[in-house]
Amino acid sequence: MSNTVQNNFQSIWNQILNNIKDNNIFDEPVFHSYIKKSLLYNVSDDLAVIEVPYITDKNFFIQNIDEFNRLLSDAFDRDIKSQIVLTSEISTIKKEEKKDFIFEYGNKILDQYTFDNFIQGQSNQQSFAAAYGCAYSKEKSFFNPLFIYGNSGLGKTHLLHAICNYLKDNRPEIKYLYIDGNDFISLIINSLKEKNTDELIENIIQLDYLLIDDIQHLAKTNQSQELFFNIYNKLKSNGKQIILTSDVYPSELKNINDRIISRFTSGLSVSITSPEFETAVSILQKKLEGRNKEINISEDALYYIAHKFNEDVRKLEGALNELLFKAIIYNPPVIDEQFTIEMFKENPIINQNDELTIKKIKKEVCNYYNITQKQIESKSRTADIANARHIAIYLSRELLDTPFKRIGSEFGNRDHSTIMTSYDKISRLLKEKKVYKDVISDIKRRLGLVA
Ligand SMILES: Nc1ncnc2c1ncn2[C@@H]1O[C@H](COP(=O)(O)OP(=O)(O)OP(=O)(O)O)[C@@H](O)[C@H]1O
Repeated sequence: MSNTVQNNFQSIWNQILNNIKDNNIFDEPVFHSYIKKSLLYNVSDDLAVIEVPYITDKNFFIQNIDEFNRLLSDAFDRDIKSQIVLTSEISTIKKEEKKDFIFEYGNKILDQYTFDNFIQGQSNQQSFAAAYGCAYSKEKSFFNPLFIYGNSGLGKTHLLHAICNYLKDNRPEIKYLYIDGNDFISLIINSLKEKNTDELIENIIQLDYLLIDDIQHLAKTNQSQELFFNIYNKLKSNGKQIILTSDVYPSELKNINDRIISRFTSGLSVSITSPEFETAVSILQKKLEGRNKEINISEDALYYIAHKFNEDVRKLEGALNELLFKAIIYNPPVIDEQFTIEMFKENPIINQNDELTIKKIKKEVCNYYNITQKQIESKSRTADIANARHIAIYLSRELLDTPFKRIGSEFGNRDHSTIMTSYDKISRLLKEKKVYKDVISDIKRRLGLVA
């Protein structure tokens, strides 16, 4: 309980004490002997905890409990019952409260984010399997840590909540904490302020699962990184499961200590990328499940949205909601492709999608190779990433005739000779290996350039 909350209770209690004194509710000597030294320790819902120093005071309060219940109920304007505790008993209550203080910051789990509601496709299959495996496996340290990375709105939070919902329903004995990266920092900063970091560590290492969403926020403070490092090592060496998400691959995290990053890469890192067309359609169908009586929407309309808004699932859901809302206003007999096109005519996302750009090429190549935008622009020389980068560079030149210098600035500020080398490399491989021809055709098809 915070000091501010406790001060508020005490000021209400002081008013009650004044009331007792001013209105002679109890005789003056009785007030001085038994009541004056009491404190209001806590009030939650319908229970007030009154703290008294001596057993004689406690007995007095118990004998007159109805009167105190009445005074408290009047003051809080609701029915309140009181519990009388000795000061010596308060430390036990405090210990129990402290056990749970980490949960004030986390475990705000949404019931609807489950594994059942999560649509799988090539773009998220690995992440789904790893998340499910972590929830399901009773083996200690299944993949430890599990690190899920990908752009915003692709289902990372959904998977972490799904793990917690699974644990809650199937393994109730498991203690877990799901916490957003920013809240985790607040928890750490508060513990540093209140000088109870030992207790914080003590509490967290009691957990079986620690799930931190958007761990990239850790970059904000060095102190948090120190403490996190400490907690991480303790959990890991005790075989506790750690699951983290971020918008980038661990080694691309900025302003995070190298020794932390190297630990992140020591488990399993899996990516989530934009849903491919079929997955996007399935997600839309899932969102409409059970509503086919009230909503008459054609497959073509869903295909149109899936094609135009599949950059991230949040946008996809947003587009569907917008369309359904417009259908309420205009009330068409059926929400078909024509109606949908008309409703999104002015939408900037669609207009942006219609025109071929380097950004769009990068996005399709990333989806094809299951890597993130940050990876394709990064300095990484990992074979898959470098190959994807060469192909995206080749297509940017070939399809848009973009100057090499300009392409360089779109790919992590590389100089024009590096870009020329990439372009030449793919031009040569296209002549030598059929597989490159197939890859380029596939990506062009995804870009809507060939039938
Ligand atoms: N494969 C999927 N199946 C069903 N719903 C999904 C899927 N992927 C994402 N969603 C939905 O998309 C929305 C955004 O997902 P979520 O919040 O998990 O994204 P995120 O990757 O955590 O984004 P951010 O990094 O911005 O926090 C949620 O409503 C989620 O339920």
